[in-house]
Amino acid sequence: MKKTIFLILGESGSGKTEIARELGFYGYKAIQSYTTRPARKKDEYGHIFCSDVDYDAFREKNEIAAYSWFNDYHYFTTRTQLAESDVYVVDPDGIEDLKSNVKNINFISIYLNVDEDTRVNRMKKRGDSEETIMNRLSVDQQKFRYKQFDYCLPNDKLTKTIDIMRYIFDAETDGAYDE
Ligand SMILES: Nc1ncnc2c1ncn2[C@@H]1O[C@H](COP(=O)(O)OP(=O)(O)OP(=O)(O)O)[C@@H](O)[C@H]1O
Repeated sequence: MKKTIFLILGESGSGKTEIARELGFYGYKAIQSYTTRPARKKDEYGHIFCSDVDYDAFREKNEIAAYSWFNDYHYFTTRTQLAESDVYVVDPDGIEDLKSNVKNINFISIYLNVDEDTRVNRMKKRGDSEETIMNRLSVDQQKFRYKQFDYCLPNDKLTKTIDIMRYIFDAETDGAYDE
């Protein structure tokens, strides 16, 4: 049986990072993708911060399974990381890349459907500037213009979202609900 990885998608402020971290407490390992951008703060969660030299070394070994270039920095995930993980926070554009680069893994996409007002409020509370928020909203509009995912979930109450996700993971991997 193929290994399954759950892809978490959603606009900025929808709660992807928070959910990936929370799922870690239930034993689901989330990928922290590599980036050459400098960390915004000490111990920033969500990425492994590396140099351009590291990036070149991974590329030469054909280790890079998913890649994006954003604001002049490399963002990528390695084949080893995929083999060792259960959950991956990714952009919609990354899905097709993953599916065509990595044939030995089954990818299931879960979109967090959170309305714009809520996302803006969460970003404000998180400390994002007006300018950052406006920028995220317009980039997201483009990124999420086609919404075709395997599952679509609200993320209003965090504990509820986590419960539903665990249920989906269980059903998709164990066949716990098969006849
Ligand atoms: N269900 C929820 N209820 C209330 N607050 C939430 C919920 N989920 C996430 N948050 C909070 O909303 C903020 C945004 O969440 P998070 O940073 O996880 O979003 P994100 O989708 O990863 O955003 P980005 O794409 O910008 O990195 C965080 O401060 C987080 O703690």
